[in-house]
Amino acid sequence: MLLADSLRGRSVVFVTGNAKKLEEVIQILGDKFPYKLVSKKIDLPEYQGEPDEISIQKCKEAAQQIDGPVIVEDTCLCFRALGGLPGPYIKWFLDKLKPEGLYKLLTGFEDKSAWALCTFAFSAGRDEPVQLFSGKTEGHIVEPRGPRDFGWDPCFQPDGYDKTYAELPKEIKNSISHRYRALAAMSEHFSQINNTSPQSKKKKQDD
Ligand SMILES: O=P(O)(O)OP(=O)(O)OP(=O)(O)OC[C@H]1O[C@@H](n2cnc3c(O)ncnc32)[C@H](O)[C@@H]1O
Ligand SMILES: [Mg+2]
Repeated sequence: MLLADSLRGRSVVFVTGNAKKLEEVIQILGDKFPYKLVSKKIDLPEYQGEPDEISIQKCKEAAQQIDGPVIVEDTCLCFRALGGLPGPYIKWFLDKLKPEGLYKLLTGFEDKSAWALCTFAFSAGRDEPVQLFSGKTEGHIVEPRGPRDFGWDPCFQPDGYDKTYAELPKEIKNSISHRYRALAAMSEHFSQINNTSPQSKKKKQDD
């Protein structure tokens, strides 16, 4: 059975414990995503390892709990001078150090460059394979500026801009962000599946 068929007429549950993530996903996707996205607030475990492995584990756990089609997302903030750390552990670093401390972590390093990496993971249900879609935005870690309403946004300045993610208007962040890029890859994948499914082929022939 084609994936698109298995999903047709069904909802996909976006499992996240982070309200700001959900807000951005809804703003970015608009009506671009071919399936109905519903959200479920569950704090999934914070796994360790490489980003892809973490997203796969997270997605499998979500599919177990929901017992149906699910999407999860995991975000890393990677400092080049630190070999990519904190990476997937940014949540704990941010919690303890706040954006000021993240900036100070790089005091001894000339290289303040960093990248934000977002990985979406989809599974059609329990024991189904997991598909990954990732997006990356390059930038620099700067002294925090701007509103404090979302994570490390005040200390990440994307390349090509003189404002931090926090200072940029939401529409701008959502048009260049790690999350935007990952969602674009995911939406494109599902639109392609949809456009090549037997029903839509038939629809095109009928047109
Ligand atoms: O339930 P989940 O979806 O896992 O939500 P979470 O808040 O635990 O998120 P992650 O495990 O992906 O950890 C990423 C950390 O980075 C923060 N974060 C994620 N996306 C961000 C963004 O676009 N801008 C700033 N901070 C972000 C987030 O608040 C976490 O502290
Ligand atoms: Mg998490």
